[in-house]
Amino acid sequence: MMSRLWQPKSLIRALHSSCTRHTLHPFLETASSGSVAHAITYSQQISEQEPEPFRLVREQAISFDAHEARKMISPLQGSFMAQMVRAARAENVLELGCYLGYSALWLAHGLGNDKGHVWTCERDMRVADHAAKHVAQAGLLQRISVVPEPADKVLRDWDLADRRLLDFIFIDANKSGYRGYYDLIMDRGLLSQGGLIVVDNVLFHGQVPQVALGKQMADEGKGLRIAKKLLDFNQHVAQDSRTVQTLLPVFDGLLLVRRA
Ligand SMILES: C[S@@+](CC[C@H](N)C(=O)[O-])C[C@H]1O[C@@H](n2cnc3c(N)ncnc32)[C@H](O)[C@@H]1O
Repeated sequence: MMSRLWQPKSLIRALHSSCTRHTLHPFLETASSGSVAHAITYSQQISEQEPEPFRLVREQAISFDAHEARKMISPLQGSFMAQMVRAARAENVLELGCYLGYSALWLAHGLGNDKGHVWTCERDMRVADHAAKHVAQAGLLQRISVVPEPADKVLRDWDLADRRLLDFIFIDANKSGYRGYYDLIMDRGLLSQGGLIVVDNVLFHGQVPQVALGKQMADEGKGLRIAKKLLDFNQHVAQDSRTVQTLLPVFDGLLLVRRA
């Protein structure tokens, strides 16, 4: 299982410390790490299973670069993302941050049988090239377009007349760009009425709430800079009256944002 599913107990405790009611299942508060791992495995077993072509792509991504493959969403998060696309009845879906295409497969999985399309952008041309091959291999060429361009360019160039409004946007590119991407989406009016933005990694390994509390971080380098950017981003969204948001302390922190 990918490390994104792992939630350190210190994070779980931090999430509960100021709550009068539990936000996660109370069992997770006191469970041993083995029990938590088992709960995650069990959740994975009960959830929708990863389609075989997706599993092959995930395994190829791990063989391609095992370290970088940790960037990908897990199969459990994939199933969750597909559910979100279905629940939003999304037709036009945009992903910022494709990597090798794994999450795009799950987003497309959530589309209706005969309608809808996923555009997924990746600034690294070599990686985008591999992603396009994975999409073809999974038989989803008709449903997914890999756009080998930076996210801000894609948002600036998004042609509303041509491609219509976006019903679902998954933000999973460089964390320092999140605020700019969000502003472009909202200022350009790219999101459909009732459309949903899902933003990944907004707790950033639990570091964002720690920084919010003014805690000293072990990692004072790049990690802290990213956590501060995400702290600023989360606050920015929370103060924007154009949207309503929920931050879910699942996976690496998922922010769900809807047009108000
Ligand atoms: C976390 S990974 C995406 C993982 C993918 N969503 C998945 O779960 O399978 C982030 C990707 O965004 C790409 N990226 C970073 N900055 C970007 C930008 N400004 N525009 C487009 N892609 C970017 C990186 O090259 C990397 O491949």
